[in-house]
Amino acid sequence: MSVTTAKLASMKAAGEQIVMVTAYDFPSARAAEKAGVDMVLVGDSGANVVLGYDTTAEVSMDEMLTMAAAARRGTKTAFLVCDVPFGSTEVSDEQAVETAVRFVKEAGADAVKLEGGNPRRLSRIRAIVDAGIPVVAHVGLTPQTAVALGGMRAQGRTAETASRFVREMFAVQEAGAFCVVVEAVPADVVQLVLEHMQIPVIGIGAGAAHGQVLVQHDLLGITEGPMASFVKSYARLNEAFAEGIGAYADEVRSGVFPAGEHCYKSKPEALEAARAEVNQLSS
Ligand SMILES: Nc1nc(=O)c2c([nH]1)NC[C@@H]1CN(c3ccc(C(=O)N[C@@H](CCC(=O)O)C(=O)O)cc3)CN21
Ligand SMILES: CC(C)C(=O)C(=O)O
Ligand SMILES: [Mg+2]
Repeated sequence: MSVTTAKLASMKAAGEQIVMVTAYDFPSARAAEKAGVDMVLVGDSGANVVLGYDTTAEVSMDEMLTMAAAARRGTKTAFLVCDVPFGSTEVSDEQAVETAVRFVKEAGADAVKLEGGNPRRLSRIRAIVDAGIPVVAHVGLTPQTAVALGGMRAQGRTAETASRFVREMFAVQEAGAFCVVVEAVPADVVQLVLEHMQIPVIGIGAGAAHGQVLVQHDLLGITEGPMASFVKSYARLNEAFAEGIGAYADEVRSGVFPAGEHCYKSKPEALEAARAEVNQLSS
């Protein structure tokens, strides 16, 4: 049975935690599906962890659509949410609807996720919801516009940003988002609004909420370098990758690989014909 917005709402009502993880290609989506997560997010964090860009703002529409379509092929039952890339919804409500429609038609998305909760962003949420596409809102730290927030910094630690966070939480719900992701906000500030939310709140660096999301490559230990303090790693795949490739390199260099079982066998007449050809050409 596929996960639906109704199922997610009923999980919230029943107090069951909603589990979300990112995926960016076929194998990472398959892994998420096999693990039985409820929601898969094709995050624009793929810009960083898969494509190697410095910021999420750099990823293109085509790159996001390619990652999203691959993730869809890898997950049939989880609810698939796609981040819309920076620049693809900023111009107008019409542009935002066109972008959301492309994720549904070309990638098979179940919903799109939009960063921000200022009045202009609320208009975009309303327009997409009016077009019949479910929207996940994203408030708190919004990496696409982190420059305007003063960098990759937690939000809601000052009176001004805490008030803005609360206003935006109520506003995105009112605008029609069926779910909201909260990133990098102090847990006690999040707790204050949690009981007033009719829609599921998914946290990342936001303490306990109705569910959690993490970047798959962070939790599996694939991401290199410093990570946000809210990340917990459950595996060290980076080491496993390097060990596996290192063992292969050692065996190639020592002649252990390829062994007999990795080689094709010829028929006697094929070997004979090849030998005759070699004799003729080398004489
Ligand atoms: N791999 C990956 N995982 C993520 O979770 C992630 C990305 N990429 N890319 C986009 C954003 C960036 N993320 C971040 C980064 C830093 C903080 C953070 O806690 N910053 C410090 C300040 C650090 C500074 O000033 O340099 C803070 O205390 O606010 C939070 C979220 C989360 N997102
Ligand atoms: C961290 C989550 C919420 C996200 O937006 C992403 O992975 O791009
Ligand atoms: Mg994102």
